[in-house]
Amino acid sequence: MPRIAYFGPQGTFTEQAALRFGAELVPVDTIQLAIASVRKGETEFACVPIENSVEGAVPATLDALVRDEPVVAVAETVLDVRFSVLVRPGTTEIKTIASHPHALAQVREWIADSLPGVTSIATSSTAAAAAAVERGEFDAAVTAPVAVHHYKLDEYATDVLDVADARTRFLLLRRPGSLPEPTGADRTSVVVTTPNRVGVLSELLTELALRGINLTGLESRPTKGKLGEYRFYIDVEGHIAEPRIGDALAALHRHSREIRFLGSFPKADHEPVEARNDEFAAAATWVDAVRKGERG
Ligand SMILES: O=C(O)C(=O)Cc1ccccc1
Repeated sequence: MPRIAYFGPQGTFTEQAALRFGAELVPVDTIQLAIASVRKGETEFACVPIENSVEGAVPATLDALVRDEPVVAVAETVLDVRFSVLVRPGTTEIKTIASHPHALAQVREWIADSLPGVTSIATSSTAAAAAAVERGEFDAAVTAPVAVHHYKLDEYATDVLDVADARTRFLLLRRPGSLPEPTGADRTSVVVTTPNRVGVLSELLTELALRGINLTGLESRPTKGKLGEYRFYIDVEGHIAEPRIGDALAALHRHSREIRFLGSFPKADHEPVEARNDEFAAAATWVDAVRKGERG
């Protein structure tokens, strides 16, 4: 059975996401370690959070995707997230509350209203916070609902969330290999490093717009080199096997100093993508015929 290294420990939202892919799950303590497990061949897959609807992209994932050998996404899944606040049995006073930064950010108002004066502490994951509370390091943890079944803690509060319908997207990553078949409802992700010149980002985006390609995500992250130098993570609707997507990625390659393909895979919502590949296929056929002297 294939194995998935997931951002753990047991009881994280990422574990809930990984369970959907039906494989043997291996918890690891950081996003970087989960992806490294794939790069080292210890597990075939890794499951990590990539973005959420309140706090945006997960920086640790973006950075880990461009470090070392390439990995590609072959699937995604989206979880509706609601949080629990867990405490040790018998807790009467909460002075410290811990969790993953993206969890703390999604319950910031609840904490201010319900636990005024409490100190919030960032931990590597929501479940790491639960384990730390169990060890007596903090008074409370903001966790996934399932965490209460993994740690000797009680529910102080449940269904905690500042913004209704918050959702987090997770990727299933693998070493590069055969791509998932196009489904007509796909997403393609790339990350590009551009030369530092005026208008270069608009050149990239124009290459997509000219081909009628829908941009679904754009994030920038410092290259950790020169101040002001960024990588751009670009998500579009479509599959690299489609002529217009392949055409557009070739154009991005021409405009970029570096480019890394991060995957073409079915979107979690399975919403069909308005494809205009027939125009590109017809154009390629015409160019091919002209090159062969068959057409004027
Ligand atoms: O720490 C976790 O449980 C994770 O899986 C990362 C995360 C944190 C907050 C919201 C969604 C996912």
